[in-house]
Amino acid sequence: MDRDWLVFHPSPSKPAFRPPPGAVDAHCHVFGPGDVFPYAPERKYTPCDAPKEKLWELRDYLGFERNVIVQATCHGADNRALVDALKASNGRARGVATVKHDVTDEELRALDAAGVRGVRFNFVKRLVDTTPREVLRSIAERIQPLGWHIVIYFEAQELPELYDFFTSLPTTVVVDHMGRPDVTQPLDGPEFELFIRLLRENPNFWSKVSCPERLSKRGPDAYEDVVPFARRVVETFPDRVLWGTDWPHPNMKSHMPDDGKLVDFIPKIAPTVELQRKLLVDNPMALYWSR
Ligand SMILES: O=C(O)/C=C(\CC(=O)C(=O)O)C(=O)O
Repeated sequence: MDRDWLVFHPSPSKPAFRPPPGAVDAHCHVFGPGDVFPYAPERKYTPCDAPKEKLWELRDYLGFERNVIVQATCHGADNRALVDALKASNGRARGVATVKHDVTDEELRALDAAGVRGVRFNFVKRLVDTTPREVLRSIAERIQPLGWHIVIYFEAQELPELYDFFTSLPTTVVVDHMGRPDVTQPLDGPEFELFIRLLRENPNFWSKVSCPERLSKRGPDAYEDVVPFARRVVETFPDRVLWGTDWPHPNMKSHMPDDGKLVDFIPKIAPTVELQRKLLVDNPMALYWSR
């Protein structure tokens, strides 16, 4: 792994908040193990191994029942580690893959059979080289007939430039980590307003209200600066939000979050039992387990 890589928390605290029965951790990753599933040659980082068995352990410990595993860029478009985890999950994990435009129909069908329900388009420059939009559009058209959705990952300052491309996508679109807002800006300032508009004017858009540990400027003991942003999204679009741990927290440099504390963040952003059930059960089940 990279010399400055931070390994996931070895012994997270037991959260005080108990997720409702059937709760889904809808954003997490598996890495390797690298000697079985080698990392992609074009990767921008080399992580620690974070195998499926550790993810299942964490799921049970935190009180979740299911996972959505998102292909991370360190595995490129080689989805073998993801598929291996999905097949070993007894139906308790679904996946979001990365595919290239030359993926065959047979490959897509095999991914679908394994439990993949979407593809991820990553626009974060430190993570990937740019893929031309025509290529992304052709992938979108290929996966649409399968009923899959597209997960997009970008940083808030890129949204004005990407807005029209995003709204032209033909499927349900899920935004990672609320479009990574700068939480030092006002909640009703132009940057976050544009993101709210994206969801308000486009009913096919969903948002993950995840990653306070990446967005907070205050650090591990108080992700409070992220609360108003996440709460606004949850309360305004209660049927189109998802939550995830982001385990094993790739590329965290400031600190490694305690996963138990991340779970205790949930009632702050989804303050009622109904909002919690939608966020953790109804919404991810509708998007990932409808078949
Ligand atoms: O885990 C995340 O969602 C965020 C990542 C990693 C990532 O997206 C990737 O490697 O594909 C990040 O900000 O470094």
